[in-house]
Amino acid sequence: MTDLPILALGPAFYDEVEPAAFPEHVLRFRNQRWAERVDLGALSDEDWVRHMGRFEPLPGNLPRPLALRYHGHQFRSYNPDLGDGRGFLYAQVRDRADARLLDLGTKGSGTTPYSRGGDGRLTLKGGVREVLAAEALEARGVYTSKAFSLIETGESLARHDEPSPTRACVLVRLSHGHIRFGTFQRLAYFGDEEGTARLLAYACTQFYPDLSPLPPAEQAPAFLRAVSERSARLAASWMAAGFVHGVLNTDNLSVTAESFDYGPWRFLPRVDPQFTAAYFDHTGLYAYGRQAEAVLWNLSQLGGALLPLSDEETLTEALRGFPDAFEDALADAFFARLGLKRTGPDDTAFVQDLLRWMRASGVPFEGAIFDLFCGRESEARRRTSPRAAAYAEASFAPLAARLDAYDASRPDRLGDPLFARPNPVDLTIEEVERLWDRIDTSDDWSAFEEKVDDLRRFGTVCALNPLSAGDAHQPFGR
Ligand SMILES: Nc1ncnc2c1ncn2[C@@H]1O[C@H](COP(=O)(O)OP(=O)(O)OP(=O)(O)O)[C@@H](O)[C@H]1O
Repeated sequence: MTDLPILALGPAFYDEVEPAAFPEHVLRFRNQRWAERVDLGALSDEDWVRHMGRFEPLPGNLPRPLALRYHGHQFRSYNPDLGDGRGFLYAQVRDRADARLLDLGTKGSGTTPYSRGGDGRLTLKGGVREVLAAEALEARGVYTSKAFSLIETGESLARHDEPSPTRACVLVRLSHGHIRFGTFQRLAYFGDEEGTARLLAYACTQFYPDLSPLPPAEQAPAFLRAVSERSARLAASWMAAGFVHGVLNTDNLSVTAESFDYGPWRFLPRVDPQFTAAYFDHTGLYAYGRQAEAVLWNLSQLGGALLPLSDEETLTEALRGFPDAFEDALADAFFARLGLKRTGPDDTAFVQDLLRWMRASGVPFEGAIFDLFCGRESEARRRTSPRAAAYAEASFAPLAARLDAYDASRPDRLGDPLFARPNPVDLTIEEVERLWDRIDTSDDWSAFEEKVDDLRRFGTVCALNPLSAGDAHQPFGR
């Protein structure tokens, strides 16, 4: 058991905690596809609830849950009072496809030393929203954590941002690690050089094994460069998914550059760089068009936390490639979503022009991606689309010519009945509210379940998600 990687990292990184005892456990969502990938697919529903709701240890896994310690910049202000305040690391498992070390972490599982007076709970609406966001992002090819389990707990909660009292749940999330940028920041805050070196060794061994053999002085900048490259791809994939995360604080960014923590997220209705998701983001710091900038700012904080192991110039240099990596990843991500083959450096300009046109025309974001899928192969669909007027505008003609010059990467996909529908599989805020309303007012989960199925179907047809594309690390690999 002590060979579980997190235990080998040592007790200075976490606190052992007790899960809450809930009055009820009603299983609402079980992610069977990913359960199979981590060898938990054979659990009966009863055993599932014992583990994912009562948190009885998984055989041979963590004997007690661990609340992980971290700090973070929230809206650019440093907060040393963070840490898992309503969650913990429950277990570490392996992806049977590629042996990645994955964490089962919770949200809403009770108070911890980091709860700061909070109740340690998650509202059911918050849990439902996290499931929907993770499923939609996975379907659109974003490297994301998975919502693994959602269990309603029979409690009622008071919240200032939801009608109260409201129903409660406990969520289990499957993540490629829970080492946040803020996990490193906390060590820097305490001047813990030995701890920083230890955490870096853990992160390299588990997530960047190619960097493990490097001497420490070279490892820190190489790690920062690698995190930066992957984070550039993540930011680009959010853009191509039309996703606004909403709260890009350093405690919400992982060193594996896996997207996670779905609170006030939204999918864009239309391209608008200033579109914000969180009602409390008064300055638009985390607006759609500022997400790459936010990620880079956070990377520079991660760099600052690595200073004890390197020097400022070298670490700054490690981040210099971010803007180019982001531009290139943006082209990869949009071309993948559009089902087109990239040809060269002009691809980036094409994506920028496409975004400019989408903004000016006001065409719905997901509708346009759907209508333009596979470029010229979709010309007839474009003409009969509910959004056909946008493509008939003169301003679209020069873009259409460039679009139609690209070859389709997956034209066979157009034969799927999904592409005979007039509208895409979208997830607007209005729809999320409608799905929640059915659950809230009549405990009717059918629309939510149908939506999850539809999102998965879309993901499989477009072949952008790891389960259908077969490569979890490079969802936009060329
Ligand atoms: N109801 C609550 N009770 C206790 N702590 C809370 C509660 N809500 C949020 N927190 C804590 O506030 C901080 C910021 O919250 P945030 O919503 O970003 O994290 P989270 O969604 O709870 O967890 P994660 O980042 O793992 O998704 C975290 O330290 C979190 O644990």
